[in-house]
Amino acid sequence: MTKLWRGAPLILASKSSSRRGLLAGAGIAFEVVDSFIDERAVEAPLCAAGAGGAEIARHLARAKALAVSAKQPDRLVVGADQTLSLEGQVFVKPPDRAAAAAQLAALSGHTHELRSALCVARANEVLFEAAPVARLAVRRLSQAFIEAYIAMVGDAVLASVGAYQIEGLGIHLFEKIEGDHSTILGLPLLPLLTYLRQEGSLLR
Ligand SMILES: Nc1nc2c(ncn2[C@@H]2O[C@H](COP(=O)(O)OP(=O)(O)OP(=O)(O)O)[C@@H](O)[C@H]2O)c(=O)[nH]1
Repeated sequence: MTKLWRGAPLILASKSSSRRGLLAGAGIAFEVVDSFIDERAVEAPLCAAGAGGAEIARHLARAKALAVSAKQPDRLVVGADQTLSLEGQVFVKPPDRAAAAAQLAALSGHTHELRSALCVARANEVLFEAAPVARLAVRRLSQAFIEAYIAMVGDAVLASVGAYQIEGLGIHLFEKIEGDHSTILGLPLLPLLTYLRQEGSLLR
């Protein structure tokens, strides 16, 4: 067990390898328990009511954390969710490569917002929430670039809401990025670590 972490391992209510990598890199002792939340079903009424990306991300992060906390009430559980918004339109992960190409063409030449929400719960109670934003300016992408990019990245374009991994070939898409790296990857570490130090699980 690392010297920084005290107590029982944190439970990460996520199947995301990116989120696992962020916690591991930060030396946090954790276990993974998938929430099995049907994200589309949870967000459908919110979208119908005109909710924005921030509200949807917060709601889904809370639903994931509480779903796992209900099964492990004595453990600290963190859930997270990420949404992408472009001028009020909320995007979801592209279902196939053609949709990824269309999504990249829509993002081309514009600045979109990535909202990564996290929720910490214990005993089915919400203890802490944060939902920082990152703003990413996509340069004007040629159709030839989009086709070559998708051919090189392959099905990984389907694994994230923006059809890119910033730490990989995705970096070629941008001309300007504002926001914390971990927020872009989907789990805002700075507010989470601040809370865990206050809560006592992390050495101050
Ligand atoms: N490696 C990497 N992952 C990214 C990036 N941007 C977004 N992601 C991932 O894209 C996914 C966004 O989808 P979500 O619905 O929030 O999460 P998920 O992958 O379905 O996993 P759950 O937490 O189980 O819902 C997350 O796994 C993020 O970590 C990036 O630039 N790099």
